[in-house]
Amino acid sequence: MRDKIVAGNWKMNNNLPESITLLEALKKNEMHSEVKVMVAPSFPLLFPVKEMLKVSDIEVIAQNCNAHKQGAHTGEVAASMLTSIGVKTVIIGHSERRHLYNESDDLLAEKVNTALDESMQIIFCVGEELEARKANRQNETIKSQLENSLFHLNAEQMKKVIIAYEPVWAIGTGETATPEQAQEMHEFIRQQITERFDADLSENTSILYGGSVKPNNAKELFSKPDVDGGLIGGASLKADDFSAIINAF
Ligand SMILES: O=C[C@H](O)COP(=O)(O)O
Repeated sequence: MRDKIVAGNWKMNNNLPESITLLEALKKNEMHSEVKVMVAPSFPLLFPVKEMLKVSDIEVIAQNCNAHKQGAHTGEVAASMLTSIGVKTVIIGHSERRHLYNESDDLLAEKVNTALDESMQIIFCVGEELEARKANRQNETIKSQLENSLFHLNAEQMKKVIIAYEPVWAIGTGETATPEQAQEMHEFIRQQITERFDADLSENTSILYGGSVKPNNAKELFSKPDVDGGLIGGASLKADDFSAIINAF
């Protein structure tokens, strides 16, 4: 049985006082006990947020890591630094990293390797831009993202990977993929994993949907058989909205 996961990606939001306020509010809310909940603050907040969530079941995860193990990379953060403070999961390949910071499939494959060398779990993001969707090229886009950055892994390594399908046209735009579109893409992704690895691994891989998930659309999205949860941006910044999404399962 694969995990149900709701992960809040705070992106470059929430300073320390804002994080404290959000977490205080979040801790007061009831949350679905069968859902794994994660939050991804920015790097300087990882440690304090972990401290604040010490007695809760919420996992604190990182938004990114560098492809190199260590060295002269001013301003960058190594996977081993994350694990040294107890962060065990990292998001790799978010569309904002791909598009705003020109992260290529090859670089993302290197980051995946480095994170796995540190025994980290990875939330690997894939997603097509609007242009590709309009030209009905969403499947080939996702297939090449998977092939170029993930399918060099062996099955043991792939077990550490969670996929997040995030159509770029739905991120922060208020425009969500319909539950049917999400299901279709998640099914396609699962099928690719089956073909490359096997049905067992594919059935056990959680595939999250991301892109304008809100309390009013989460239930329908999560009701689809291949949608195992969400990677939530904007709505994860409000405790009640984030809790409502977690409880939409
Ligand atoms: O990582 C989260 C996604 O980019 C979705 O962001 P959003 O919920 O603000 O659309």
